[in-house]
Amino acid sequence: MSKPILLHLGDDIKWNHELYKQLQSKFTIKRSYSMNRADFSKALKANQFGDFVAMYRPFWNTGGEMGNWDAELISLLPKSCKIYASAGAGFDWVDTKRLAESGIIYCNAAAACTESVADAGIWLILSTFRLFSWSATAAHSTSIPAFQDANRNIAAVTHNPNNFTLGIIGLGKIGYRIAQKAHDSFDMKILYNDIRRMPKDIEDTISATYFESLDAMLPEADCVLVATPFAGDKLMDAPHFRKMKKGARLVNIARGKLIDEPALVEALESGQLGAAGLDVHYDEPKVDAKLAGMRNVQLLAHTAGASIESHIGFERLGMENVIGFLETGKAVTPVNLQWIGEKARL
Ligand SMILES: O=CC(=O)O
Repeated sequence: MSKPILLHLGDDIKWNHELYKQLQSKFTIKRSYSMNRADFSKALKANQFGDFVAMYRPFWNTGGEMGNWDAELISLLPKSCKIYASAGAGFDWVDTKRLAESGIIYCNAAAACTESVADAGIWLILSTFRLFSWSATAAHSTSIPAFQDANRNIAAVTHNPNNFTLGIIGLGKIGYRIAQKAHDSFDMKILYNDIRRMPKDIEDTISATYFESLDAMLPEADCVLVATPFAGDKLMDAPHFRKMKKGARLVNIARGKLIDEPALVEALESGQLGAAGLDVHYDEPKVDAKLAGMRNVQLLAHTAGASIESHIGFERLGMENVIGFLETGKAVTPVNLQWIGEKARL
């Protein structure tokens, strides 16, 4: 019997060569490398890759050049396609419901970058309490007055995070790992808001308090961390910032579009918020110039998940997803099974 076809999107495997050999033994692998939308659509229409069963994208920076996976693109996939396993945690660029309606499971790889994103989350949280952004900018400027200004004045306005309260929006894998690190290393008190409450034994490991309502949690937190997927709507805007404690901090390691940036600028300018730490931005790769100019705002260039360990893990988890699905009918980290029903059968 001939092997099923797998379409490998983007770059070559860089780390997990043994596992890739296994993949090659189980699938006939076709490559698209980095095709733009027009070329990729043309190739799909011409059935250039054959009737593939699986798509695999091992690296977050390549293989996505065709743009958003919307209804138009998904409609071009062959009927044989049953699973798409991609690098990356967020899946705001792919219509996972529409994939499910075509019987295609989508698997993300958040589990592979949890540690990296959690470390970056901690860095941003610390920075909002200690204003490392101010100190770092002053030192990098090589200006003696800027150095002296930071050196003399930062102590009067910064705090150790110990015993302050961290309010987490979204206690998934990444939110939970940040909570663990903040609780275990910095004695922070953990609050969280999510659509689902965690079992009590999990809550107990981080002494977490659950809030069914975001509005009820906001006035209780000294720092609010956004760690929830983007589902099409803004989550934090002016009325939310007004509900937060005066001088509280905001950290976002999820998606830029979850936050109303002009409203955030206003809240920081008025002092309603004391500091912010953002890995992600509303209109990437553009960064809001006002935020960039604020010394109480720590910015990153959407690199929270970017480490060699994440890359290794993304490659592996994607292959485990497609091999697991081929061999047992079950993927490891599917995110759209709620819509897929009985269609996801090889
Ligand atoms: O933001 C990064 C990712 O989605 O992996």
